[in-house]
Amino acid sequence: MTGPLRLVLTLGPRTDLARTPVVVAVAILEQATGVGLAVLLGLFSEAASRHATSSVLVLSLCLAVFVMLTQGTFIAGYFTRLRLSEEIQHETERRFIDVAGTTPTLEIHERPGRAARAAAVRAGRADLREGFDRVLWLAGAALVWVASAVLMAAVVPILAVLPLFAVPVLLATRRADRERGAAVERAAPRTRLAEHLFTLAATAGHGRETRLFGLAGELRRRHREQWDRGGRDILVAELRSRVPLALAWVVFVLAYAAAIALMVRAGLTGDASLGLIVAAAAVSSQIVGQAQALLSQLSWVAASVRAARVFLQVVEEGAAERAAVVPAAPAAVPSRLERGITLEGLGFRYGDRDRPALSGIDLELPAGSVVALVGENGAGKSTLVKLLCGLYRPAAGRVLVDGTDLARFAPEQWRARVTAAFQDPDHLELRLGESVGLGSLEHGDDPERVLEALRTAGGDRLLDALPDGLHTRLGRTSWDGEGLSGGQWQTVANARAAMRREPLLRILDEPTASLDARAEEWLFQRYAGASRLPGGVTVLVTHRLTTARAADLIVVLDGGRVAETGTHDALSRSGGLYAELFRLQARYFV
Ligand SMILES: Nc1ncnc2c1ncn2[C@@H]1O[C@H](COP(=O)(O)OP(=O)(O)OP(=O)(O)O)[C@@H](O)[C@H]1O
Repeated sequence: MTGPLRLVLTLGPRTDLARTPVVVAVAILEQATGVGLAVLLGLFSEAASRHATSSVLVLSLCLAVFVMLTQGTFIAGYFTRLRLSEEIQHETERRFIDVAGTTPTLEIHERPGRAARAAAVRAGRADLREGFDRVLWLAGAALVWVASAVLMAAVVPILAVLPLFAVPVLLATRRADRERGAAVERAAPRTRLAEHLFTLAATAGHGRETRLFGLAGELRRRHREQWDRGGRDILVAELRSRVPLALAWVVFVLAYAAAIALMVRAGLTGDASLGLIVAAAAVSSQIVGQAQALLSQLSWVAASVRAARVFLQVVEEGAAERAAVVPAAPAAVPSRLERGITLEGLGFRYGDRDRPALSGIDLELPAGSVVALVGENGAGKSTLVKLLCGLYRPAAGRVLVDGTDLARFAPEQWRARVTAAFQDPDHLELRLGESVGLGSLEHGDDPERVLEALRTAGGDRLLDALPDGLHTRLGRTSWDGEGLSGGQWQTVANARAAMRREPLLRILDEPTASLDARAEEWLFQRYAGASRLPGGVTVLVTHRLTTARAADLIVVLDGGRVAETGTHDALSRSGGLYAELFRLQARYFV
């Protein structure tokens, strides 16, 4: 059995062994209703034609029990099925978090093929959740299919082949499904763009600009255009595959008509009993419905197996990345830096880009120093920061931590000694204390430590302004918490970064971009500038060159290369890019 099918089949028992048998019974009994009733109807006709009153009474009782069993199981099992599929969804989501949330690098989110597959898993969770149920219903439909064939063959043996006439219909439908799937995939860039346009036009986060610039009409027009173009391709594929499908149906209908004629003849010639003919005629009338059930279950199962295949691929890619990135015998991460971090010929290129984002980076970041990374938009500052965090694998060169290649550390162990406040920080919609405390899982429950981190990041005013202090719920997207301003969210993220007290590397990527002047001044005096890490390096990414001025070393990046390095005074004197950018900004302050 192939991996994806095995995954789908084992989802039920592995998730909840107790509920699985109930769900299996429901799927089989529900499908057997039609054939069971046809058999009972045949037996009834037989007994009635013989005027056997007691048989009719017994059959009536059987009928009542059968209906109670099938319908009752279905009704009673409905919530069990629902619960099992919810549990399967939770289980697969947990497994996906284990993969997507723990791969050593960010490639799963950023390398084009892998990112598309991870997105497909997120989008295909319903297919995975329903997979187990769908396989059971397919098995039930196939059983009914075989039972019908046996029943009809008992009247006229050749009628056993009637269900086979539905096979071309099956094949034509599968082909149509495949062609449609391919068309949907071809149209994916357009439908993704349409989805993005829809999100822009219809969600809260974008409401401001949509209204301010009067964009709704324009977004609707573009949304329509993208859907129409993508939809046309899908429609053409559908129409093309409908011709063989229609032919297959014509063949089936002709065979069905011939079967009915054969049954009538068997009745007239006395080759089969009345009960058998009634039962066979009753199931033959269900053949079309059974064929449709089989077809639709087959295509649903195919969708679930496809989703399982992508899921397993994502899991395998995660494992392969882990095997490639995590050393078998990792080097010990030092407890403090003596020399610092050295970059040697470091280069990096994003998967879908022609030009490298960074190349030939040689730098010394001394222990105990604050290093400011400056440069124009797209110069490569954030990329360099992510390489330092070990979130990307260098395409060339290496990062040395006190002389040891960063690649020789276990990524988790290195990152446990790194802290960062990123540009566009995550809005963790939790209670304030939790949102800050997650910066250090070991100390997250210690309110003193959380309060100190908040103080370090200049969060006193924020704390005073919130109704329940550390217990205040933050955010309005996931729950009815306090809405925070951009600067307040940034303060929470800065405090989260301050939870780790003695990191070897502290990244502050535009930590003051949304802060007011007082908060910015506080942050630099108290956090980044004055409190230099004795056994670590602070890397400060900033566009505000007045902020960079106090750094021990300023690194100017330009087009993915180091353009200049030095102190503020030395760089100002040299008259290079830094001096020019500083002059441009200083104009507004004098
Ligand atoms: N996820 C990505 N996929 C592809 N290219 C990217 C990605 N992120 C950044 N780039 C490209 O890499 C280059 C460096 O980007 P980076 O974000 O490192 O610049 P930056 O100096 O931090 O810019 P900014 O000051 O605007 O934040 C840019 O050309 C950018 O377009």
